[in-house]
Amino acid sequence: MDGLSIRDLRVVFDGFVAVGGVDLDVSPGDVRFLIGPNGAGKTTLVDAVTGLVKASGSVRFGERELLGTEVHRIARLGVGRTFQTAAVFENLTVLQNLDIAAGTGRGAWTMIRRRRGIPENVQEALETIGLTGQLDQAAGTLAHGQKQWLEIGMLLVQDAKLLLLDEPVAGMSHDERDATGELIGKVSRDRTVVVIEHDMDFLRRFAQTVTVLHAGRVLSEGTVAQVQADPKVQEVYMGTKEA
Ligand SMILES: Nc1ncnc2c1ncn2[C@@H]1O[C@H](COP(=O)(O)OP(=O)(O)OP(=O)(O)O)[C@@H](O)[C@H]1O
Repeated sequence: MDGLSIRDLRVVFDGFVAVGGVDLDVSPGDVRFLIGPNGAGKTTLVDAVTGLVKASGSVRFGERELLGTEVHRIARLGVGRTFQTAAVFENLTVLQNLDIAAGTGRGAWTMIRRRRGIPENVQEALETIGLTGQLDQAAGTLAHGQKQWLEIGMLLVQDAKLLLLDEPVAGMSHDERDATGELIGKVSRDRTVVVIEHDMDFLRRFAQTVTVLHAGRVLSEGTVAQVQADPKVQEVYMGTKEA
């Protein structure tokens, strides 16, 4: 298993410093929650790791330097992310979505014609995300939570070893949140996971470690208890519903 190691990461948009020199180490197999007020730079940091925005500094996953690497190569190195809105093919079934993710480069129709049973990695992903019973259902008709799980499943069949999940439980019901927390626990057994999340109750229950970003910099880091007890964190969150 590989870990993520970020050094002096900077992202500047037209002179505005969105990420201003972040050092961050996520050990292999960790479930690291990234929190911070709106505009703290959380999504921009993930964008930088996945190659979507230009950044300076260093981002290593295992031995590989990701900065300066093209987006599709970063994905091939085993780095996968989800977005705040699930990016699934709504008109295709759960199985077809997973097939497309697994067989990058092959057309959907070719795969459907060739299908003679479900590949092992797709079957495993279906079981992990709990959608075995929905495999022939159009993704667009899935419940909100199920769509997010399908998106995670698509990363699993791509063999992503670093998962970056952007607000995975936003808009979910209580039960869906629980199931998502369990899913994150399961996938982290042989993967490194970074979760951007505003939901403090979810964080308390499922985070192993936490990094707090504020104004593009690391404000605090540690276990949930350590971060919660940090006066700097309390100050930043004071008066907000997340406190
Ligand atoms: N493409 C862009 N061009 C200019 N400014 C940007 C761009 N993307 C983000 N920003 C700015 O960078 C800052 C950090 O944004 P970012 O989305 O990373 O914050 P965040 O911590 O993810 O916030 P939220 O919790 O609201 O999603 C914000 O002030 C935002 O307005």
